[in-house]
Amino acid sequence: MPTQPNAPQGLSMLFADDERSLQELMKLEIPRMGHRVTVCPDGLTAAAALEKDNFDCILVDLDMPGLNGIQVIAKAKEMSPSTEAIVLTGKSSTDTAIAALRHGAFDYLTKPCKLVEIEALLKRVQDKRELTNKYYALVHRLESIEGAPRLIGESTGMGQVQKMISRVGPTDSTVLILGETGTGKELVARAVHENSTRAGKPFVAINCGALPENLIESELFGHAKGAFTGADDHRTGLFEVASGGTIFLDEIGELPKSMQAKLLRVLESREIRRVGENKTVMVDVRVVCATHRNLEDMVAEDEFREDLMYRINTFEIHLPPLRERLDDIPQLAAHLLARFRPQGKGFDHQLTDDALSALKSHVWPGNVRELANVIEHATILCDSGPISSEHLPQHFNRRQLTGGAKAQLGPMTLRDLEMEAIHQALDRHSGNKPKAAEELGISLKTLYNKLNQSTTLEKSA
Ligand SMILES: Nc1ncnc2c1ncn2[C@@H]1O[C@H](COP(=O)(O)OP(=O)(O)OP(=O)(O)O)[C@@H](O)[C@H]1O
Repeated sequence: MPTQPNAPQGLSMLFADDERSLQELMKLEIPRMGHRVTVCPDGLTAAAALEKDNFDCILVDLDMPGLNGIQVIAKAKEMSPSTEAIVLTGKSSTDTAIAALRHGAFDYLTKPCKLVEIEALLKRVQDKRELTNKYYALVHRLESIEGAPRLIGESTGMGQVQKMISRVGPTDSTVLILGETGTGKELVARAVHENSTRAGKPFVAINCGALPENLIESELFGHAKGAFTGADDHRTGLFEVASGGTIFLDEIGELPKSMQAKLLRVLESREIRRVGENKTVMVDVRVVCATHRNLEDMVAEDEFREDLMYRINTFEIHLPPLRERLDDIPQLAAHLLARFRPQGKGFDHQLTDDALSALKSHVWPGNVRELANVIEHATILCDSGPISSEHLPQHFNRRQLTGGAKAQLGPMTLRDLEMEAIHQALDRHSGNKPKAAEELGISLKTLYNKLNQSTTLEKSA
């Protein structure tokens, strides 16, 4: 039968067992299951095969002459940590099988076992490998879109921010990042995580302002099947997903009052309760929050709980707006140019002096996010050579100009007008996105989408 284009690839397997009949059976059956197999009669032969070849998965008997199964697993993990191991064991040695799991085995099977059990287990190994591969592909893709998460800037303001990150990163303190929209709060949160002992564990970001009130609780804490209409299945909450790592609660000021009380309880007890369940679950998660709002003002207006504010603001990092660190623009622009530089074109985008001075004279209500959009736009328009001010978006140029000069520009696109309206609304509300969205008559989610929307769309439209 021809291979399906999306059919999972078979595993490269090593089977080691001193039972002759099993060796013969596996030589025949594992290829029938769609995998390649090297069969070994004992632990020493298995170890020699591991030295020679790479295997996706090993299936080993625990009791073998020479090296036992646990020693073979240790050898396999030493040669290639991503190799999965399954152990075969007699009924009497379940304890040893559990020991094998502690040594990093994927699972174990008790002899005599059925071929369908082996097949099902190999399918699980295959699924896990595919998911892991997809995960790495997504990380790679995200990095090629967003660039590696690197915090750029050598201005005094950013130097101070870097210093704070290196101080607070290694502690387990809750951190509150303050700054206008697009100043890089999420990048700072990531940097705090990367500077901590939790760096190898998940970093999970959630925007508290972008979720409807009735979904936030189940998103954060999970829910049981049938907990509410539409909860067709059990769902693990983001606090549990972030286990051992960091959860980043962006736009914490937008968290509804009812959820503020629940979050406070979680921060104090380190326990969560899934929606629709009575029992609590311990969570080991570091919490980093961010907001562009003034939480003290919100407390004074009874919009934010004072006790929660004191719980999350143990350590504050203030991110300066881009207009207060214009010296960072050349470095930021170079970083963002590298992000958007079309692959394979082989020319070096640079900015002319007039483009740089236009960038430096802008007020940047959307901060670095707006700069990223401007640079992306310019890389689309500029086929070769340096980027000059004529490659900057019209709505951007327009805001530099006086009314008289504006009239000389050509007609604006709908997208230009839309971005102009969005930036003006954000200006009027000091960067407060929920208020700007309300004024514009669009949902907060739509506002976020429009802010993040790639200017590529605009060009290709
Ligand atoms: N110092 C920086 N160095 C490099 N890139 C940056 C920097 N600051 C921001 N960016 C880029 O700008 C964009 C917006 O950053 P980010 O999402 O971290 O901002 P934010 O403050 O969290 O925004 P919001 O408040 O709207 O959620 C991202 O593409 C990010 O990579």
